[in-house]
Amino acid sequence: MYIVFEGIDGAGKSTQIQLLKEWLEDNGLEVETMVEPTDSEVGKLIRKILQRPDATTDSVQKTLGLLFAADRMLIMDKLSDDKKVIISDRSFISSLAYQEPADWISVLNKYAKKPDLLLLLDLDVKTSVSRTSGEDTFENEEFLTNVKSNYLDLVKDFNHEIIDANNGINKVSSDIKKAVASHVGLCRDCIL
Ligand SMILES: Nc1ncnc2c1ncn2[C@@H]1O[C@H](COP(=O)(O)OP(=O)(O)OP(=O)(O)O)[C@@H](O)[C@H]1O
Ligand SMILES: Cc1cn([C@H]2C[C@H](O)[C@@H](COP(=O)(O)O)O2)c(=O)[nH]c1=O
Repeated sequence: MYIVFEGIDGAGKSTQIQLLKEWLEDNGLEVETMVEPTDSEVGKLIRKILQRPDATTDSVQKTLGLLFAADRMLIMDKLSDDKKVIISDRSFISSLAYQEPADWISVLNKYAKKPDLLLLLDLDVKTSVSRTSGEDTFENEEFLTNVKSNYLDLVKDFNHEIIDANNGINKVSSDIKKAVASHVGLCRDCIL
């Protein structure tokens, strides 16, 4: 089972992945978490580029599209372990939302694994910016407004749930557990 968390910066992905992992493990399931970009040499280069003032320009965005695709290919084999629940903080769907043009990004990620379940944490853009450090050039209202719009368009192509990430942590966690329960054989109605 490959579950992917997506959403704009500061949406609560890391927070919610940890809560979901604990809940699934408490219910006897084996869980492994992944994150993109990874901590590989490619991932480290990506994080440097994300802080460049020209990160949102067409040429740098095309470079990032290539680097993100290469970075995720390094972990592709790990995503297909059917004996456990793989929960990833981001995926190639982030590339479709953050980088453009989508047709080229789709070609670059032709061999990327598609999630069994995509959870989009949908957050107000102003709240997103208020929660982030501003170190990454992407972390601005204009850019993230477009990313949010892209996400809401492209999730329709996947088995997905849209989670209102503007709620408190516990409410968001409860909504996520209810969305996941039936996919992993757990009782949805048992969740408060
Ligand atoms: N539902 C929530 N309500 C209020 N604050 C939250 C909520 N969820 C997360 N936060 C806070 O928002 C910040 C970002 O959370 P988190 O790191 O989980 O988001 P993220 O989506 O992983 O961010 P990024 O994509 O930038 O890595 C943290 O300070 C976290 O404590
Ligand atoms: C996988 C991926 C990520 N990004 C962007 C999204 C964020 O602004 C940064 C770093 O991610 P984090 O969750 O804040 O650690 O990278 C992207 O533009 N394209 C991608 O494919």
